[in-house]
Amino acid sequence: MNNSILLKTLAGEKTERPPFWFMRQAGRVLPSYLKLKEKHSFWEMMQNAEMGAKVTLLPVDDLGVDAAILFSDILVIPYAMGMGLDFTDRGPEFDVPLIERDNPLKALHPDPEKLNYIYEVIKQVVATKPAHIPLIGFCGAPLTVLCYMLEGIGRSKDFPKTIKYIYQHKETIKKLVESITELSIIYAKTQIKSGIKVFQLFETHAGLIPFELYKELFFPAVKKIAAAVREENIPFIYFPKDIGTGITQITPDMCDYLSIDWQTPMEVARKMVDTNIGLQGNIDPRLLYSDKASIERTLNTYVNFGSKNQDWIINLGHGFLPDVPYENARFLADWIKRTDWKR
Ligand SMILES: O=C(O)CCc1c2[nH]c(c1CC(=O)O)Cc1[nH]c(c(CC(=O)O)c1CCC(=O)O)Cc1[nH]c(c(CC(=O)O)c1CCC(=O)O)Cc1[nH]c(c(CCC(=O)O)c1CC(=O)O)C2
Repeated sequence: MNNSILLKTLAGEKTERPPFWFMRQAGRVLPSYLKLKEKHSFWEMMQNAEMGAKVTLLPVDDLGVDAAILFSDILVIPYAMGMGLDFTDRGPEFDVPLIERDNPLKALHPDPEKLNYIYEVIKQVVATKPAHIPLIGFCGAPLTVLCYMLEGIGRSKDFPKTIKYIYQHKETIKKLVESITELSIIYAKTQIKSGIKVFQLFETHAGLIPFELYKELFFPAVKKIAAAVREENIPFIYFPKDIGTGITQITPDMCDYLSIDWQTPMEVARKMVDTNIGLQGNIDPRLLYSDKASIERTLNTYVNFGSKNQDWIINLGHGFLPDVPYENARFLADWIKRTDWKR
């Protein structure tokens, strides 16, 4: 029997309140996680099945979320494609960004086996999680993954060298996208075999280039990954952050649910997006820097939307930020549960 409020919503069933989970819900805000992080590196925690599963499930207890998301990262795909990756005190770093290579295509050696430890984490989560909590799997979408691979991590969020490279080497970009997509599909399918019940594709940097160029170069890859996931009867959530009015051109063959960033109000998004696609989003994570009364006033503006739209998953417009007070994250989660959604 399906007793998960998230899976019910995704299956089109009515629920008393919208389901919720948060991007970056395990890392960043939980005191229980920050304590573990004092002793163990991110790499250590995500590569150890017991510890990875424990961290994945922390927000279920500490925030009361309706789903867990795998504790891993989008950078595992570049790593499995042969890029040297290290998680240092300064954050993640690649040894040599692809742009510095003479032939980026030749520098890559995709090896799906290098992702095997992640499936052990998934199996351990499935073995230990509460029955009503589904596990969400994920990977980065091709443009976002490509930005980090070409230009490196933490240098610039605007990725100017990547954009220049896209304009100058379109054919190489197409081949790189194909290669990332191929491995992402193997990765997604094996996550499904290991026990995830929902999949989210993170296109965090969709807004970097004009929509028409994004559509030409990256929509085909998103469609392929979506089809591969949905073929296994797993709901597919697509998060193209900062895509703007591009949401009007997202078709039902691209996703079951579309995750909306904080820029577009939910009511406006609902009018713009194909009615066959459900919505997720879009609370500004920075709202949680505010005091509780102000937070609640803003949250109350979502009640009318939630009462009228059963096909809505509450989430943030992007992930939790590291310095958000835990008690405000908890306040948000509790508010969702105590609100009368008038459904
Ligand atoms: O932009 C950069 O410079 C790199 C950003 C960065 C990435 N992995 C990273 C970092 C460093 C950091 O988080 O401090 C490295 C990273 N990823 C993660 C952590 C855990 C932590 O914050 O302590 C960390 C920090 C590790 C460390 O201490 O070095 C975990 C992670 N990344 C991600 C997820 C999936 C999710 O968001 O729910 C999750 C698992 C869930 C969770 O932590 O609660 C996804 C992810 N990683 C990444 C991106 C791209 C863009 C972005 O972060 O804004 C995205 C997609 C997104 O959030 O939109 C890349």
